Amino acid sequence: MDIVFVQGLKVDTVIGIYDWEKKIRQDIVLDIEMSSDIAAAAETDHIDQALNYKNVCKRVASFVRESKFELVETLAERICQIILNEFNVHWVKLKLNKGEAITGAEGVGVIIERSKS
Ligand SMILES: Nc1nc2c(c(=O)[nH]1)N=C([C@H](O)[C@@H](O)CO)CN2
Repeated sequence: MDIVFVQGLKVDTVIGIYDWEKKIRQDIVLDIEMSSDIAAAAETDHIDQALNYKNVCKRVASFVRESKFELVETLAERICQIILNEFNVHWVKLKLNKGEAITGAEGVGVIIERSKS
């Protein structure tokens, strides 16, 4: 299986379980792996045959910026559903890092994998 990936996509959003978090914007960082057969793109050398990671980044960043959730779990799940529903991707792995939300931790968040059913 071939993979097209995005690493370190930083987007600001409203996320958190506490009242003070609902009044501020915080950065999250996304690492995304997506299944994609790259054979046709490599053969033709044409972007129309490829999973365009720029389009994925634009769509995901736009959604995240507009969203307001309490849990990182909810946001991660919704991002994966968008990728599976709107792009030619059958499997996606997403790491959502809320960064330094917890004092003393370098990062916190979730890693999930989802497939088209
Ligand atoms: N499993 C989770 N645990 C926690 C979350 C979360 O989204 N999922 N969120 C928080 C707080 O919002 C924290 O990030 C800020 O103090 C705590 N635990």
